[in-house]
Amino acid sequence: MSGRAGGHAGGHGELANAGSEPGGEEIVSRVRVRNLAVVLERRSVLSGIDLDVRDGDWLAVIGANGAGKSTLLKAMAGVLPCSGEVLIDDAPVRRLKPRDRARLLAYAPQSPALPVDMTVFDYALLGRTPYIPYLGRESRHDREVTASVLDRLDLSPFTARTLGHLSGGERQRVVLARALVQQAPVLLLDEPTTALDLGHQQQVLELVDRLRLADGLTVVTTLHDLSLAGQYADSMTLLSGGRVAASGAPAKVLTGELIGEHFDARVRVATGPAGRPEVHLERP
Ligand SMILES: Nc1ncnc2c1ncn2[C@@H]1O[C@H](COP(=O)(O)OP(=O)(O)OP(=O)(O)O)[C@@H](O)[C@H]1O
Repeated sequence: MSGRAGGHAGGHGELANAGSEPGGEEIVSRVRVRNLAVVLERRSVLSGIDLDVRDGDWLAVIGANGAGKSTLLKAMAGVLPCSGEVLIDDAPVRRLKPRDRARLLAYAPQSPALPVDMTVFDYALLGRTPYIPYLGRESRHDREVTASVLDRLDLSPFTARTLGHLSGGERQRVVLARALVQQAPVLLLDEPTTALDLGHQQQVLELVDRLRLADGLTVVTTLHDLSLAGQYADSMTLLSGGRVAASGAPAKVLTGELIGEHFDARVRVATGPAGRPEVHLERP
């Protein structure tokens, strides 16, 4: 994929808030969440969430079913009302106009409602909306970026197919394609691999990682597969009951004790290549 469109999203530097906060790691954080809380149907679903994601890092949000992972990503994406702050560089996400927000962050929901009669190409092309002038048409560059992302996700044979005629895994890749076509410097992916076979899981995560390294993307994903999370993430946040139960390097968060306590599972944690933790289920 070529560099980001429009030159707005310069990756490192251009929008960075270096020096804007006195001292500490916040200086290099691209995404900051402060005291975030979400109430749904009068029930507190998230509270007191603080997160920092450094520029170019990959944060994996993990936790048991119902812990609040998807809710956190929605709140970070600005599509769910919340209290507290979500800042990208120094910009509060909630106060950005949708077009400006879409140039700064791309969000791929877990299972969005899809327009079944729309073609794969036209749906992915929607990711270019923030770059298309009002009342204007997409440019050749917009179509080239879209075709390139579809190709990298093995979706070229499906470009003319309507979304209603895709398998679950193909649909999931199309949703990811739309987010990547957006070429935003911050990528929020909710369970990007659940419907994918092993090969496509690897393809998708490797592609995201390559884009992260090449273009300096900052990535936040929820992931149920803890070993995969441990292999790709620079840091992890474990949610439990809508609060942060642990956060830090994968080896610090993926311990038998924390997993036993918060997932009610018996596991063995081994040390894999590059010292990254691998989580194996053990029969009780
Ligand atoms: N619209 C809603 N109204 C009320 N409660 C909701 C709503 N959406 C989610 N919840 C509740 O909020 C909690 C967190 O849900 P969320 O989808 O964020 O969990 P999750 O960690 O992503 O779970 P999973 O691993 O099962 O996808 C759950 O208890 C869920 O039932």
